Amino acid sequence: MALYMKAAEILDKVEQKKGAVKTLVYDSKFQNIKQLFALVCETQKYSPVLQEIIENTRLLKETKLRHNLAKVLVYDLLIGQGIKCGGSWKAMMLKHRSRLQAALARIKVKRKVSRNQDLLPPSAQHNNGVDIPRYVRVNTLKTTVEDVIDYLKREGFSYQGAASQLEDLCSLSGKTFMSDLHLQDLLVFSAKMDFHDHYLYKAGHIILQDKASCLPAYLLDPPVGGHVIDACAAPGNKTSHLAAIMKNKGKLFAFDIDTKRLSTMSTLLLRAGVTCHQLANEDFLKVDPLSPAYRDVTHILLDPSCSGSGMVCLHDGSSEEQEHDPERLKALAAFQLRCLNHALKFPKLQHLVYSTCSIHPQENEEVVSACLENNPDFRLIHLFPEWPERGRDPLTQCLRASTTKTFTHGFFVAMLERQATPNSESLDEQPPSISEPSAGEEEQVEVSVDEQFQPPAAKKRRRNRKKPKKQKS
Ligand SMILES: C[S@@+](CC[C@H](N)C(=O)[O-])C[C@H]1O[C@@H](n2cnc3c(N)ncnc32)[C@H](O)[C@@H]1O
Repeated sequence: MALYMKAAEILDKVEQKKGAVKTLVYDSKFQNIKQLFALVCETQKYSPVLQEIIENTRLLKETKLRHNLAKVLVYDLLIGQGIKCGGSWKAMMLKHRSRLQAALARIKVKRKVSRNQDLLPPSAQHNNGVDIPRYVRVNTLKTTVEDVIDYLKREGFSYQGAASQLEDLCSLSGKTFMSDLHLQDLLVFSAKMDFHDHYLYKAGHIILQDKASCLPAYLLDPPVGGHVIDACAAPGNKTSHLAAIMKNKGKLFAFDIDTKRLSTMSTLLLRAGVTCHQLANEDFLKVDPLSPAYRDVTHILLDPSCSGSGMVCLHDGSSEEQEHDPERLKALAAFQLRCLNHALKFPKLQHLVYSTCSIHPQENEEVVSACLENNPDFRLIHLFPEWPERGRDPLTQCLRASTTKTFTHGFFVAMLERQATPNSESLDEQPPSISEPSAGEEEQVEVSVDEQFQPPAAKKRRRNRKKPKKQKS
């Protein structure tokens, strides 16, 4: 019931212009953020149809449900996963099910369509009618790809082997699934598959993460035992991915300025069995690159706040306006550039991955170009040659992702490499940093350790598929 109540509450707040969907969902502290986000977005997408069904069946009068609560329940009953909660609402909705189904059928006949998605207004079809597959990253800190495949097969899923071309990823239906074409720890399911209530998800064995969002950690590929920074880390999917690649060895410094998001992150990392991290509620721009604490940092992942314009289910009117507001884009780009310039000040940094879930060049190629002008010691690495979508000319070393070309959310990734090796002796002479945490400041640093976590007998992570080579530009 909590899911539907929260979703309705967020829809109420969006109508009252109290914030954008994404922010309200993250701020809700709901346990299944992604499940809540998907339900809110989908309900918004189908809102005109749901409204029509509710009016035609006089559902509010008959049930005394609040308007947005009725919408989310009708969405899940007729279009979504089916009502998941038990209790009185389920019984109430089931009582009205045949009337509601008949109302939906009448709307389809009137509009001469057979599929629910054809009822969507063109503005809601960001992904040109292509459903993005459900991507599931296997958390190799807790299990192996083979074990997850076997577990799912025992549950009646049918494994199709590895995809041989990108289009295969969109061919899945029902309980069929396959291994991804590019990322070995990623399994791919039909768009309709929902794992939020699945044991493997609840136990942290699988992470529900879009394929594009797996690229930054995968491409950064920090060494086992290395010192790594995740600069804008919450809610932490990329952090847990980095930890998995590092096999939980070394140091993973994760910063975020937002206390609430950080607390969600702490829970998620605990569930994922991440132990090599140090979580800090800090403004990354105020972290001292010359602090002895970070003297061995060689890899940084920078995934700063962005417009979110690549996320396909942002149908919150206010956020769409915000996404295209030139002033907002300018401010975001300036912030992103400051973060990038700051990150490149860490003296032993070798590789940095910059990513956004934005489709705007202002937040992507333009930020990277400006940064390279400011930092001639760094150059771009030509990423993943076989990846089908490249950064906008001339930054074709970078990657882009989209619903139509890569069957993912819209995304951008760049990787910078230091050209000259820093002189480590001169670093030793650095005076102690004034921003080394004092006793009081240390209290802000929260370190979460999953004491129950027992490392699995991990099998070779990249046994079958070779990692694509990075080519210097
Ligand atoms: C795109 S989200 C990061 C998503 C995260 N990398 C993941 O994969 O789960 C951007 C994050 O940057 C944080 N942020 C914004 N400004 C920041 C700053 N100055 N210092 C640290 N974090 C910041 C936001 O609170 C937000 O959580």
